[in-house]
This record gives sequence, structure tokens and C-alpha cells, in this order.
Amino acid sequence: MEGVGEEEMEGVDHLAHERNKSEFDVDAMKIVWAGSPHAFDVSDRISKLVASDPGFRKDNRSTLSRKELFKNTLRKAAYAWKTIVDLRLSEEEAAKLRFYVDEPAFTDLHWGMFIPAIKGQGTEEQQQKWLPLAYKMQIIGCYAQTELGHGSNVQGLETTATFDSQTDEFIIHSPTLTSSKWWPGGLGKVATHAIAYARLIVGGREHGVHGFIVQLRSLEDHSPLLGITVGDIGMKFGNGAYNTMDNGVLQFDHVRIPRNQMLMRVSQVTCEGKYKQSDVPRQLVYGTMVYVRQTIVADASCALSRAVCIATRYSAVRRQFGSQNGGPETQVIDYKTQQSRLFPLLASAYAFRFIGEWLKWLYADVTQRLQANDFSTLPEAHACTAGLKSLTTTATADGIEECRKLCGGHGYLCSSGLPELFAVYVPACTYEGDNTVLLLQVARFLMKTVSQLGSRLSSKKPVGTIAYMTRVEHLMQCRCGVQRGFAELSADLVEAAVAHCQLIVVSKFIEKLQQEIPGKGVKQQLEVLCNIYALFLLHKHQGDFLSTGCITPKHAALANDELRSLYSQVRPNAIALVDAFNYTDHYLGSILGCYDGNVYPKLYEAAWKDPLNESVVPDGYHLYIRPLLKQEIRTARL
Ligand SMILES: CC/C=C\C/C=C\C/C=C\C/C=C/C(=O)SCCNC(=O)CCNC(=O)[C@H](O)C(C)(C)COP(=O)(O)OP(=O)(O)OC[C@H]1O[C@@H](n2cnc3c(N)ncnc32)[C@H](O)[C@@H]1OP(=O)(O)O
Ligand SMILES: Cc1cc2nc3c(=O)[nH]c(=O)nc-3n(C[C@H](O)[C@H](O)[C@H](O)COP(=O)(O)OP(=O)(O)OC[C@H]3O[C@@H](n4cnc5c(N)ncnc54)[C@H](O)[C@@H]3O)c2cc1C
Repeated sequence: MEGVGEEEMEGVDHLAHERNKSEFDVDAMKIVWAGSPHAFDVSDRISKLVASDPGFRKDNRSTLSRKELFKNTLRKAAYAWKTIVDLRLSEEEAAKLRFYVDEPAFTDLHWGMFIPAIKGQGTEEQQQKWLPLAYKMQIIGCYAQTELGHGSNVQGLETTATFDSQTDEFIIHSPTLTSSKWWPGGLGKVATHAIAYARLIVGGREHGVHGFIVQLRSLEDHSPLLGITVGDIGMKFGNGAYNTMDNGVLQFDHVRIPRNQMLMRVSQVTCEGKYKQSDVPRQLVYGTMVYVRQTIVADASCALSRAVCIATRYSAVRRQFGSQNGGPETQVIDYKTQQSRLFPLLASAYAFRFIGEWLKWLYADVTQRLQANDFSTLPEAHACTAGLKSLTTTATADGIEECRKLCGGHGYLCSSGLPELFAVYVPACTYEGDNTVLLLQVARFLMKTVSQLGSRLSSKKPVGTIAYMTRVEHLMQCRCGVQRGFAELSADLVEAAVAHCQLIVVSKFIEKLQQEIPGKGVKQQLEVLCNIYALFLLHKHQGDFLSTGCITPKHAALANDELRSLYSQVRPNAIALVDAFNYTDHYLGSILGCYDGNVYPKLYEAAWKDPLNESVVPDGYHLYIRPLLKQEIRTARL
């Protein structure tokens, strides 16, 4: 490294003056962010464990070829498993460890979808057989639903599962090219088993899409089993990024599996070839998606807070213009324009944290009710998970990109961590349900509720997240008909669905503030953030609020004045508010966001480590540069 003194690299906290300005107890806020003292302890311990272990180093990802990258991911997954076993980590600690390793891998799908699918849709017997193997990773599973021709339209899947009563087996088959499974993570190169979704055919009759446990690869030598064609679907968006994952393609050629490998909690096929439906609603076949959507909402705040932490710290370090009498220039975080772009994202990170917490509670509640055969809250749980997944992932992906822009040119460097964060995160707007398709589900739920409000026959009063509807006068007077024009009005209905979900986020943030929150100044800071979140939305959508007569122009102006004042209140606390996320430099993976704010020497040093700088004269000079300079280009071999 050239030109950087040791003292500039080590030990000095360049953000100390910012930290000294804060007006609240950061340690208490860390507990609020983590959810509880216990959750903080686990998260803090495990994040430090991962950060201090060279086996989990991740700063070289963008320079590796796909093959090297993938092999490195396999190594890390194996090393993570060894660490989990050696240290006898609990399930909670193990999940945190995978989280802080921070690399998309087949294990996400194994633990995040394969196991939950068996738990949610398998019978007791099936769970007893498969879960111990999966927990010990003696089998590795993926979730194979999407096909080349159909993803959103699950009922349009073409793979078939035909019951053969002679052998007591299902024959799993891909009848067309478009029925090839396409996208499942972990499928391409690793999974030994899949939960494959296929149209069930019994005695010549079709019974819709069901899940089946299918072995794909030999447990001895990993070769595909008879009738299975399987591979990776190729490079995806961004260098490094999600290419650590082996999203796969899979074709079945009349693959036979025993009858007891159909997931039979929701419906069963007997050995005589009888199809039986349990009392539970058919939609429970979609249960794994509801579960994962809920975890995606909980994770959105992690990705957004990470980007916000980077952009906030860097905005306090970066100075441009405004030097007075040769003094320092202005920190860019002091520009009102920077604040008006950054602080709503900081507020969103906190808002999404709390909505994630609440959704976890809602999911646990609906699960408990389902076990007691109470299905009444399932439609609301579906609408909430679908809608909030859509809202939080869209806002988070857009927010990460905005944070990159807030960091100016340096935000475009891979060493800022933001390009990779965006590339890894943005598919969340598509997987587990395209965000528009999911909002249409919310709209459908809202319209159904409105039509019931208008019906004299219905005695149902809306409760939970739709209770407010009884207080909206024109909705109460609405007389159904809404279902008829649904497709025509769908673009507007999607906007209504977003507004409904925003209302949930704001009201749950307000509810959070009604709880006791210990720690000096902590509640006050959260109140400021909550007001920013709500007023920013009001400001952004003031056209809608004004045109519907919900507010007057005077209200709109007052809201905007208040917003500016709130930004000034956040300013001295901004660094402490992102410190409260308690992220290690390893997890952040960003020179711009490093804790000590010593950005420039680190950027300078990192540049010299780039493989292109290994030689002063680049490879290719003699072939392509010198002939150009010497005007010998016509004779050069190109
Ligand atoms: C810890 C981390 C964990 C895991 C790792 C996380 C991420 C790893 C990265 C990636 C993994 C990605 C995995 C995947 O992407 S898996 C594939 C996901 N695919 C989808 O999400 C497809 C989206 N499509 C659908 O969900 C459905 O097909 C859709 C709901 C759009 C339409 O279904 P269908 O046509 O059958 O239904 P409708 O006629 O519209 O509705 C009928 C009825 O059912 C209700 N409904 C629909 N879905 C559900 C549900 N999930 N739960 C409950 N109820 C549901 C719907 O509202 C209708 O009700 P009603 O109006 O009363 O008739
Ligand atoms: C990184 C990644 C990982 C994935 N992992 C898995 C996995 O592990 N397992 C698995 O099974 N799948 C997986 N998927 C697949 C994923 O679930 C689907 O891609 C997703 O559900 C969207 O479906 P689609 O691709 O068919 O999109 P499409 O439905 O083809 O969407 C294309 C466009 O059409 C629009 N559209 C579609 N239907 C409607 C409608 N009714 N009304 C209005 N507009 C509509 C959409 O909004 C979108 O703009 C993964 C995908 C990605 C990108």
C-alpha cells in the first residue's frame, strides 16, 4: 500500500464526535432492535464469532469465477455446519450463524423451505421419518414448485403425479419442456431430495397441485437417479451476489416414488386409489409460501438497515462544499436534501423491524388456530403476509439503491458493499410471489371484505387489520359489484392494496410505542422515527390525500413543515440510531460503512488489492495497447 500512514488506519474513531452528540441510550436501543435481551445476546455473540473466524471471510467474492465462488460457498456451508456441531449451537444460534455468514446457499432452502414444508404439510408419520434425516443433514432438500412455463400461476403447473395402484406408487413426470422445474435454489448441484409440486391424478381424475418428496440424487455418489435430469440454470444478475446459489432445472421421466411420499396432511390417497380431503382448507397446500413470506418480511429490515447504516455513516464522513475561512467543508449529512432522502429510509428500517415482529406473532397465532381447526383468520394471514412481503421488499430494494446513490461515486464501488447487497436482495421482489401478483391477492381480499360490508345477508364484522373499514363511511355504503370490475380496475386496486398495507405498518409502529420501552430517550427517538415514517408517506402521496378530501392544502403544508423539523431532531442521533443495529464490520461488508468511519485510507488500500493491480503493466499490453500506440494495429493478431 502506498501513501497511507499506519496511524491513519488503526485505532481512531472518526465518528466519535457524532457518537458523542446522541441523546439516547444506544445500548437500550440495541435491545429494542434485537427484540429482547436474550435475542440481543445471541445475535451479538454469534455475529462476533463469525466476524472473527477467517473461515467466514467474504471480501473476495466479486473477483471469483462462478465455479470458484460456488465451491467456496460449499466449503463455507460445510464449515458452518462443523461449527454448529462442534459448538453444540442451539437451533436459534445456528440460524443466526447462517444469517451472519451472509452468503445465499442451498442451506437457506433446506432449512427455510424443505423442512418447513414437511412440518406444515406432512403427517406425523412423515415428519417422524424425514425430519430427523433433514435435521442431521443426512439428506439435503429443496423446494421445487416453479416451472419454466409457470411460476405465479401455481394451478397452471404441468408436472404430473399419477397414482399406480398396482405398485402403490406415484409416477412423477414432466410431460413438456415448459413443465421442467426451473429456479429452485439448491436444486442445481446439491439437493438430494426435493419437495416437488405436481398435479395429482388418481384413477384418471385430477385433484390439483400437491407436494411430493422425491429423491433426486444418490446418497452414495451424488449421481442423478434413474429418470432424473438435473442441472444449474446459469449466471444471474450481478457478479458474485446470488450466484453462490445453484438455482436449478429438473425434468422427471416417469420417476416412481412410494405412495407415502405424497405430503398427506391436507389430503390423502389410499392404497385402493381413493382421494380423501381432510377438513382443513385446500389453501394449506400453499402454507410453506405463507411461512416464508413472513420470514422475508422479518428479514427486510435487516437488508434495509444494513444499507442505511452504510449510507448514514458515510454521509457523516463525506464532506462537500461550504468551507468557511479555510475550515472544513460541510458533512453531506447536513444537507437537507440528503436528510430528506436518508432519514425516511432510516425510519422505514425501524418500521419494518416492528412490522416483522408483529407478523411473526400473527403467523404464530394463525398456526395455533389451525391446529385447533379454527381457519377463520387464514384469509387475513394470507393477505397480510402477501401484502407486507410485497411492500417491504419493494421498499427495501428501492431503498438499497437510493442508499447507493446517497454515497455518490464511491457507492458504485463493490467495496461499498451496496452493489452486491442490491443484487442479492432485489430478487426478493420476485421470489415467493411476484410483488404485483401478491398485491392482487390483497386487493381480492379487500374487495371481498367490502362486498360483505355492503351485503345485508352478511353478519360478519371485519376484525383485525380490516376493522377500520367499518369506520369508513363510503365503504359501509358500498354495495358489492366490486368483483365484476376487478380486472379492469386492477392497477388502481393494487394502489389500494399498498395503502392498506402502509396503514398496517403505521398502526403497528404506533402500537409498539404504546408499550413500555426502557432506556433514556429511546422512546422519544422511536416517536420521531414513527412520525417521519407516517408523514413522509403522507407527503409522498399528498395528491391522493388532497384529491380524496382527506386533508386540506393547509394540512399538507403543516405536515411538510413538521417533517423538516423531525429531520433536524434525528440529525444529532443519526449515527447512534444506526449503531443500534449492532452490525459488525464483517456483516456490513462495506468500507464506506465501517464503524470507525476511516473511509479514505481503506478505499485507497483496497484499490491496490484489486487483481488488476497485481502488475503495473496489464496483461494484453503487448497484444493490444502497444500496437495501437505504435500504429501497428493492422499487423496485430486480434
Ligand atoms: C429463513 C429464510 C427462509 C427461506 C429462504 C428465503 C428465501 C430464499 C430465496 C428464495 C426462495 C424462493 C422460493 C420460491 O420462490 S418458491 C415459489 C413461490 N411461488 C409463489 O409464490 C407463487 C405465487 N403464486 C401463488 O401464491 C398463487 O398461485 C396465487 C395466490 C397467486 C394464486 O393462486 P390460485 O390461483 O390457486 O388462487 P386464487 O384462485 O387466486 O385463490 C383461491 C383462494 O385461495 C386464497 N389463497 C391463495 N393463496 C393462499 C395462501 N397462500 N394461503 C391462504 N389462502 C390463499 C385466495 O385468497 C383465494 O381465496 P378466496 O378469495 O377466499 O377464494
Ligand atoms: C432468485 C430466485 C430464487 C427462486 N427460488 C425458487 C425456489 O427455490 N423454488 C421455486 O419453486 N421457485 C423459485 N423461484 C421462482 C419464483 O418463485 C418465481 O419466479 C416467482 O413466483 C414469479 O413467477 P414467474 O417467474 O412465473 O413470474 P411471472 O408470473 O411470469 O411474472 C412476469 C410478469 O407478469 C406479471 N403477472 C403475472 N401474473 C399476473 C396477473 N395475474 N396479473 C397481473 N400481472 C401478472 C408479473 O407482475 C410480472 O411483472 C425463484 C426465483 C428467483 C428469481
